[in-house]
Amino acid sequence: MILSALFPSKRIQVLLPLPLAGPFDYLVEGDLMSGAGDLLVRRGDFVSVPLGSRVLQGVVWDIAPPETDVPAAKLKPVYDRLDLPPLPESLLKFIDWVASYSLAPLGAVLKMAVSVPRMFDKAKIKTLYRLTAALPEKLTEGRRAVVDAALGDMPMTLKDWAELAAVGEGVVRGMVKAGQMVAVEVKGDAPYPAPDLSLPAPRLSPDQQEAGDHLRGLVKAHSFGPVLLEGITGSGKTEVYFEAVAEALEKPGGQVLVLVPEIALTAQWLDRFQTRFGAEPVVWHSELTPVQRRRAWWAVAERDEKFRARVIVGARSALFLPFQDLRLIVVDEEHSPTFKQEDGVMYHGRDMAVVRAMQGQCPVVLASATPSLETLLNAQAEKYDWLYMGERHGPAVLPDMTAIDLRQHKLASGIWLSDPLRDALAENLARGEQSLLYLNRRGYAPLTLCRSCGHRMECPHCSAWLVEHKKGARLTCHHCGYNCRTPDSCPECKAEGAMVACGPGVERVAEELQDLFPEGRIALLASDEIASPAELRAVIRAIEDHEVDFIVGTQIVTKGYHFPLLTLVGVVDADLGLGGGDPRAAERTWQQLEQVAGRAGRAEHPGRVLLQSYSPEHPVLQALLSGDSQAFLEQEAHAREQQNLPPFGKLAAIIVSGADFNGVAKSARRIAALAPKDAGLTVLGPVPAPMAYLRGKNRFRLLIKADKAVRLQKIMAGWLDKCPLERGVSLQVDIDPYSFF
Ligand SMILES: Nc1ncnc2c1ncn2[C@@H]1O[C@H](COP(=O)(O)OP(=O)(O)OP(=O)(O)O)[C@@H](O)[C@H]1O
Ligand SMILES: [Zn+2]
Repeated sequence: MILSALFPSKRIQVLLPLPLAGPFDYLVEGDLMSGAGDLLVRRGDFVSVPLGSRVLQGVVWDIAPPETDVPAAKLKPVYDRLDLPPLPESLLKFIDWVASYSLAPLGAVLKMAVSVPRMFDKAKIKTLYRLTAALPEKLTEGRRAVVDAALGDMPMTLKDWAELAAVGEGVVRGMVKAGQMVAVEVKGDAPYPAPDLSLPAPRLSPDQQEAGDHLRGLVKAHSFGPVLLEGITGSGKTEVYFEAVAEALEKPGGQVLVLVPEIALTAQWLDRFQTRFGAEPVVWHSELTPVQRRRAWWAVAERDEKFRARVIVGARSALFLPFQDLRLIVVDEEHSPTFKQEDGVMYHGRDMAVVRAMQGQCPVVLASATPSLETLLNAQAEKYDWLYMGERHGPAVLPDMTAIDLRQHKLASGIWLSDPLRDALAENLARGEQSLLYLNRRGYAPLTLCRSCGHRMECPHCSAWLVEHKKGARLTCHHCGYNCRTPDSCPECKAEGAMVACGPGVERVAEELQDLFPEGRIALLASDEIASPAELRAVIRAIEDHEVDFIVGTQIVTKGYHFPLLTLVGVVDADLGLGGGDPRAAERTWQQLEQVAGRAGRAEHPGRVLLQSYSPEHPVLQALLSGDSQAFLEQEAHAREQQNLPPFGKLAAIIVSGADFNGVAKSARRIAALAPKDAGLTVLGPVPAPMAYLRGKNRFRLLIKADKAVRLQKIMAGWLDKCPLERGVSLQVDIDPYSFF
């Protein structure tokens, strides 16, 4: 008793960024307690704690946890509080929410918020040294070596000088004392330039103005509210939500998060932002260098309004940044499937953005020309505000859409562009306008087989064909990255020169196009063709500067680009993506085609779209051709309602995987057998997954369906807790799955 009064201590919980279900208990004592026995750590603080023989950094989760049966004497102490800004309460709540929604371990979700390499070592103010201009003629040998080691005028640490000159640090220090070197203070990370609100905004059309004013009002009110900003392609949605951004920035220190589907693809967006606000926003995505990430993280967390990062544009992972004063979230192209994270913690960035806005009590704008069914239904049910813009900006009108029926316009073998499409391309080239050919398939050919024995080139680690890439003459697995040289002879029957490429990818379409128009300048836009965001930016510039006549691209060209001279869009295979058992296949295909079509005729020249198809009567194509998507979307919604699929009912997938087939099968069957009865769940499966073998692992899937009122996560958590897995088998839960392979 006396001892604990002398050395006060308290039990707290610390969450570690590891795949653990919850926080661990630790004891706070010593320096981290005040003399009066008060804790000197708060919830959200970063601390270092021991775990086994390691020292780890974690986050204080609960400072007054309920007593557990672990006696205080058994607890390890918190070593230290780190000099980092604490995670804000809104982020802590968000982490909790995402974990319980996605059934992911709490620690794994925390990891998404704190796994910034080197973020713990905040860039400090450093003292560096440089030579003074006036040096005496006569120097000791050591000092002479230091002078000779200078790298131009670059200031360096004492240590670097000594190392470069191969002298002791004392020699350098001596020079400082003698005034031959001077100290310079160099700030670590510089703050980002602040947006400038005094720059002129474009004159908005009455429709745009009305939508913009509405958004401004919501930001001013600073309360939670989701809004669907629907507007046809080219209607100026970006300009409209920039109004909301401007309003949020009026508040000193107010922050804005803009989520975009693929951050590498935002070159034009960044330029527009710069024009409107005079500075680039802070960019956040997985390809930043550790130094860039650290700088961005600290700037977002900055408590001094003057130095705080104000606008962050990023991929879904930006939801986990430590915003201090979030005033607005925008999800651009909200229908995009790339917002769904498909591995690790499986969550949908758009849905979680709405949750994040709720926790931060701010409006969230979901912008799209082709909103997802989920969002549309929420707007129809008046859960979301609904703004609509039905006209293109300026004189532009929506392009003409025509189907090319490939049953009539037959393609010769090895040819992918029909005569009407070829004619249209030729006319457009002659007119000096740009054309875009769209095919959502990377590489040269999706399948290589042996003409002699029929052997197909498959990935040794996945149930998937290898895709031929002409560049480097390689066959590549698009699932695991495995690749090998394109063989000259069949690996099976050894027949020489019998391997043939089947079907087209963008490379092959570009090849055909180049044969047709040897003078035509072609840009190939596919994720594996473009090495870096800078390279992409260069290609986009080249297109804008009319150094390109033809663009051949995959779905990355469907995203928001604006090329005034682009007047013809040819869809090489409009049927692609319609097959398969994916309940969203039709919706997704419609969205992609509507988006790619929307690239045509965005300025004064009218545009047209040609869709090559073997089944132009398909409802998706009819919706596009008629320009009436209403009926199609109603039909889609109806079909989903009939089958009780999201958003009408709930759906979850369980994926069981492991190297040992029997272990996987046994575990999967056990899960099904232990499913709770009378809980309102329908369990389908287990069955071997369509992708039965992926990255060397066997995979089984189960699908769980339930009515909306069923508390799916709670029931599943209890159920899966009781299912032991065979050794080496792992389990993944995907709430509201978007992919089914
Ligand atoms: N009020 C305006 N004044 C000047 N230019 C405008 C205005 N509104 C839109 N624009 C221009 O029109 C073009 C289309 O606008 P924007 O890209 O915002 O459309 P969008 O609705 O986002 O289209 P998409 O859904 O196809 O991406 C852009 O070049 C934009 O700068
Ligand atoms: Zn593979």
